[in-house]
Amino acid sequence: MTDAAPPRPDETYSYLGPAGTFTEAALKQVPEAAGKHWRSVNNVGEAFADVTSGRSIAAMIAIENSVDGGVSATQDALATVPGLRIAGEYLVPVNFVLVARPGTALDEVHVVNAHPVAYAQSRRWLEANLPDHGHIPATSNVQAAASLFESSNADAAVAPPGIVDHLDVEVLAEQIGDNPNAVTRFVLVTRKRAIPPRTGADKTSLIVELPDDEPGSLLAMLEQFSTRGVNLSLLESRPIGDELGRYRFVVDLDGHVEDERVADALLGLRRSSPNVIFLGSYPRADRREVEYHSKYDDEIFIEARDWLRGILSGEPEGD
Ligand SMILES: O=C(O)C(=O)C[C@]1(C(=O)O)C=C[C@@H](O)C=C1
Repeated sequence: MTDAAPPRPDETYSYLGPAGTFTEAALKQVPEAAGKHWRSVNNVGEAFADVTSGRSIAAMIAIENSVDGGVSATQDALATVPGLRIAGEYLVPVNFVLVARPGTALDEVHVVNAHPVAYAQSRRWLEANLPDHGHIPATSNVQAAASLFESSNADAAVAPPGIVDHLDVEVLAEQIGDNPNAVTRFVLVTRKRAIPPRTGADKTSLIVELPDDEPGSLLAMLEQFSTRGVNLSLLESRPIGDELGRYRFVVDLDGHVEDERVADALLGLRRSSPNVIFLGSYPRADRREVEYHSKYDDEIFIEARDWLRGILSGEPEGD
């Protein structure tokens, strides 16, 4: 008898597991990942390491949620790990249930296991219904529930509603998330350099640092976008970490790097910022067409460049 061949790295996708997490639900939205090997990892760092070491072709990673904001571990890794690209974004509606080992009553719950991001999204319900509970952090929503059957001191766990298909748990409360319409945004991170072709409904992600101690440098950065009619859908600051008061900005903008107005804004940023990291241009999850004023159409930029080229080559003006 021979052992089965190990999964090929170019057919392996990493995700925060085990099976049943919201991250797995996001990966199910990727047609190319269907039928491939899905490697369950324990944290965001392990997912990134899989991609950088070539163990996986891509990793699905949570980057932002509508209740608790940006996932800082993801934003910081994208800013500091070289050579990464975002190949696509995926939205997953998230809501949570409180589960326990069968036979547990709600008033017997004193310690709750939860992924920190899920905990932050269920805080209001937990504080109202279990005011003196303690919290043990878990590596994922599914692992929070799985720990109830391992050597955990927790009495209950915050988990996705689908957990009942994976584990023999009892649901003590449903819809415990602070916002019933909460959504988590995931990104598929790869090492591949090829940028997905533009679709007209695209997003571009960047990390931008500002020059030190230059008054108005944040405004100057924003002007690079506003003077080209480029709309931002996300702007968050994260500490660079080397000393107090130094920040980098995580930027998502509407458009593709092949759009003239976006490319022109990137050139302006590159000239004025000490460090710009291009994380990728990719189709928007909602496929909503990007709207902008016609004065920022590609042709307007191309005409202006041709005009300048004409001047430089000595062509008479007006031709
Ligand atoms: O994928 C999961 O189920 C997770 O446990 C991770 C995660 C996250 O990192 O944001 C995913 C979605 C929810 O917002 C809460 C937790």
